[in-house]
Amino acid sequence: MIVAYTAADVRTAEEPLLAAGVPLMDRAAFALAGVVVRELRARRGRVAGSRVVVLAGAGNNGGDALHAGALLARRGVAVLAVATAERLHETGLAALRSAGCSVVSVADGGPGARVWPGDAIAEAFTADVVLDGVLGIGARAGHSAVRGPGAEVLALLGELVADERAGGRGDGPCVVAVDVPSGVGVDDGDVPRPGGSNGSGSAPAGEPGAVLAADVTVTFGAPKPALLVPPACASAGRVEAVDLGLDLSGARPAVARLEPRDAAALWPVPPRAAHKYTRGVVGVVAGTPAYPGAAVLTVSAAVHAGVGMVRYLGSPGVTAAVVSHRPEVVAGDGRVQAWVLGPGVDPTDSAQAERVHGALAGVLAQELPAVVDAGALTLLPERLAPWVVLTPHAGELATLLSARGEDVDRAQVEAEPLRWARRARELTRATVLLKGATTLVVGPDDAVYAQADAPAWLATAGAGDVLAGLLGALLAGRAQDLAGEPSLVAALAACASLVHGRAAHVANPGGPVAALAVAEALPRTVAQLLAS
Ligand SMILES: NC(=O)C1=CN([C@@H]2O[C@H](COP(=O)(O)OP(=O)(O)OC[C@H]3O[C@@H](n4cnc5c(N)ncnc54)[C@H](O)[C@@H]3O)[C@@H](O)[C@H]2O)[C@H](O)CC1
Ligand SMILES: [K+]
Repeated sequence: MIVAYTAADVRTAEEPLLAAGVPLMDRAAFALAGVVVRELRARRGRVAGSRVVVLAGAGNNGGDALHAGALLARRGVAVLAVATAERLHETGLAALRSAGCSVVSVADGGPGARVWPGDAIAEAFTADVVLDGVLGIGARAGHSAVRGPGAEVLALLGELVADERAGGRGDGPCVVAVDVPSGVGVDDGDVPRPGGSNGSGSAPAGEPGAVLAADVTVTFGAPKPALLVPPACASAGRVEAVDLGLDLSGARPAVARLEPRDAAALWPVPPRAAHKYTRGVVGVVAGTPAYPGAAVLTVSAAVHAGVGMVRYLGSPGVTAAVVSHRPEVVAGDGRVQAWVLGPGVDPTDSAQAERVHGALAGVLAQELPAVVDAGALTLLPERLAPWVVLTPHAGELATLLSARGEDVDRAQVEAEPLRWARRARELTRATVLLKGATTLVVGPDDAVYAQADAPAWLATAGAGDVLAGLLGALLAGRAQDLAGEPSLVAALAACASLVHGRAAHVANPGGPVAALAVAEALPRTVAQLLAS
């Protein structure tokens, strides 16, 4: 499991070490320089003779970058530091100068010659590596956007680099972010709005912000939430965490990301004496005559995920389609350990809406875990419970929140997904799984998971139905453990997201996938996870 800690927790953990004189910055800079050396070797086949531009802000983040620059210079790298502030970290600047490096400044009164931002950008764009040390965890929460001359350099260089990457020419620099890409909301993963004066706004998803997207982020002490949470995580590139020896045992992780071995540990593996009822029964209310396919996909995923039994509730026509595709399914009502409600359900179909309401009453009265998706998201009471997992995409979350008095649209959810997923949890008391390229899960006690396991090919019709069926199977399989452990629901939701993403890879590595193929890849995917 990868765990991220807030800026405040990392600072608190640094304090005793700094007070004891532990040279944390030297450790950070040494590790940072090591990553740059590896990148230079891999990309350019050499270290000495390469060119590195260090973008350095006023604080210790700039200090890390300057010290790393000095170490690189001693290995024959031509290092140019570009100051984005009037004053730079004192010992970092001294180290850089004594290693013979040049310093220029885009800030008035800064060290070295004053240069125009355009000249500094040209130097950076033609370098082999750019170190982004403008701003680290020192920005004020909610005001993370870089201010001053550094903002212009990062924004314009960011656009050039993005164009070059999109064109695939491969002649741009490798961008290494120091601790975090400068300007991201360190704790919330927000990305500042381009041109925003104080960083109070966020950039719409997909638009460039004043953030220089990194190829690699070298983060110190522990990963920060922005490196896992969208939209900022899209600017982090590969994340390399450097152990500084911080004791974070007293701090609560702010965000977690499950890895395959965590998913394997969470997966319900039947004991020898298992029978179908001990393995869990999933009840599915999905599909209407207009959307029968959603029902087939949902039950297929539940069956392939390895549940004891699937019960299906729907119209006779859809039931016939379901049973003809999945003969394992039992039609009609009966005792279940978990529900999946909503895929392909048209809320105006009164018979299906009534089944959803009936199931929900049992869910709340008997503490039965449930997945609520798609059409059923508009059929909910005001208050739910943590054992109910809502699985909206951004548009559905905006609708759900708007129905509860929040003034928010889809673009705002995409710009600040963690904030709005948290708000939905507060308002409904349910566990919220917000689907996206990085899926967020917010559960009891504000436990947050961020999973980025799926190929972009998985953005296809029916993929959500498969996730719902898969998660339903997982909840049914672990239903007995959920009673005493409400936080397990969020972990299982994150686990389902991981397995769903991996199943898409397994279904067709590197190429397009159909939702049903993802469901059919679940048995192999789970077997691989359990074997590894
Ligand atoms: N303490 C250590 O030995 C270690 C620190 N590490 C690195 O330090 C940074 C955090 O450093 P800090 O000095 O606290 O903050 P920053 O460098 O991120 O920036 C503060 C600096 O920037 C100015 N500033 C604040 N907000 C803005 C803004 N919105 N725009 C522009 N400039 C801004 C402010 O005036 C300050 O001067 C951490 O990220 C690590 O990289 C290492 O972990 C090693 C140990
Ligand atoms: K940085």
